[in-house]
Amino acid sequence: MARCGPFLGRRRGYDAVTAVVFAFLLCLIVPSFRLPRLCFLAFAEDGSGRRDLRRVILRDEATARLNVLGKISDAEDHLERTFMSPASLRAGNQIHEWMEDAGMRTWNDGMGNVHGRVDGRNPSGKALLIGSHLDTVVDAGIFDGSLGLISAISALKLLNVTGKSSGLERPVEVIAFSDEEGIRFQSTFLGSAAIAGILPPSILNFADRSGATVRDVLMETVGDTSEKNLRELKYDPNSVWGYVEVHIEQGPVLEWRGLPLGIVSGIAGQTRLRVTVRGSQGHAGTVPMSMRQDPMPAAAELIVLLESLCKHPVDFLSFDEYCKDSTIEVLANSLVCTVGEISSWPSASNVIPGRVSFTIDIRAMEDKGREAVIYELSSRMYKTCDRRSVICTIERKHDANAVKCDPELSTRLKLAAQTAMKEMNGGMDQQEVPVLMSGAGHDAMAMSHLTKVGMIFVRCRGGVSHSPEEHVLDDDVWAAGLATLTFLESQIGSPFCVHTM
Ligand SMILES: NC(=O)N[C@H](N)C(=O)O
Repeated sequence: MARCGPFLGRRRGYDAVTAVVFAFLLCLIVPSFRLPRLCFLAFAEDGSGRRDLRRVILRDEATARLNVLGKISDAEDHLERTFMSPASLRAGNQIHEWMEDAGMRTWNDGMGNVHGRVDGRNPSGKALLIGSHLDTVVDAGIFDGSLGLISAISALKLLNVTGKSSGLERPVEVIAFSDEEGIRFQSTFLGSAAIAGILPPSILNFADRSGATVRDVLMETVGDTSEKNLRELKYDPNSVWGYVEVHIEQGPVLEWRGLPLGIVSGIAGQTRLRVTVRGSQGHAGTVPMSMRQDPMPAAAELIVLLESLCKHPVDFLSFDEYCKDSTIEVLANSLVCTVGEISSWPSASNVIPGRVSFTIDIRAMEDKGREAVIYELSSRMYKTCDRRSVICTIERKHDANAVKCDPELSTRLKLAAQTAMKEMNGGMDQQEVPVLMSGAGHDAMAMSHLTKVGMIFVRCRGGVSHSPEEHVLDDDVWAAGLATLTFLESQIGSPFCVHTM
């Protein structure tokens, strides 16, 4: 076993107390910022009494950090961090601190993204970007987004403390994106789309429920809301090598297969619509049923129509030249539609509402098929609204086409996942790493407009996500960190510091 420093790696022959006292004294007398931390980590004990830096950083510290981040919330009784909210800014500061602790150069950009970079041996080379998101849904779990950030920071920290990060062939940059869920402004990927250069300037005028626009929020937080600022956030594609994201699966396949990691082949395209149904507001006790123009049952009928269409697209769609290369099977296998938010005005039990509005989220692996569904749905919805004498408007709030992950990058990630799983399995070979399609959207979708993308999925309990019940085993957090580390180690050219812990 070769070591980068005198106190890294396993040392036998000391009892724990002697070792810690010795390390503590050394840390006091060596005037280096980094050495005390190394000393502490090098002497951390694992359950079997052996010192194992990988376990300490990639598992124990990573899970502790996920819990810390999971407590940074705008609400007292649940986890909620939306784009540039006070809790999001606090979470960004925390990520900043951990990036610095991992030896990264850090900065924030004009869209609230937090960056940490390690230059490696070739600071002007094309950078490997690794990212995920800082924001959460309302009443979120603690792993969605955060796991990818913590895995990347932990893996880079390990490379740093073992003296390997300066051997990286290319710069590695971790980016904590400010908005992937799109909760506050109903338009997802504000952070990653800005970096990919696909964020339209019109986004600055989008308003949240309080009426505050993206422009207002940026003015208050970063102080520059010019379109020029927005344009300058875009990365030059020639400065980027590729983008990698680690994320919880948010589905049940890995758990069902009994494996901690999987590779993503592609991400379903998605569209978000807002439907508003306007009727005639009135008294619940006095307007006869035959004389009502009630938007609530109209909305209910539209929602049931959506469900029927998405459950049985074959019964509704005929494939013409517009989507001639679509197959109904591909569409039917991946099509999912959701109404997640509904509101009425004035929302009182004794008032026939004047207005009902609801969101529709439509996803499919097949973009033309998704368009065909939206077209068919819209025309049937308008007919239903006419029949019921209510006025309907359908707005498109967000679109992202399906994305295919890069085959070569995916092969490398698969190898890294396989190696990590083998290590977790005591060196025994595991089953093949599963390859999955993602029904959930990811920052990788926006980043695919800039560079090649690849993703690793991590098993979560019951496949549950977007819920406080979301859970990832500590050992699976470790597997995620190990896979990231292994992938990064494959980016180290000639042996710089061979280290076998
Ligand atoms: N990973 C996710 O949950 N991403 C998205 N916000 C989504 O799929 O809606």
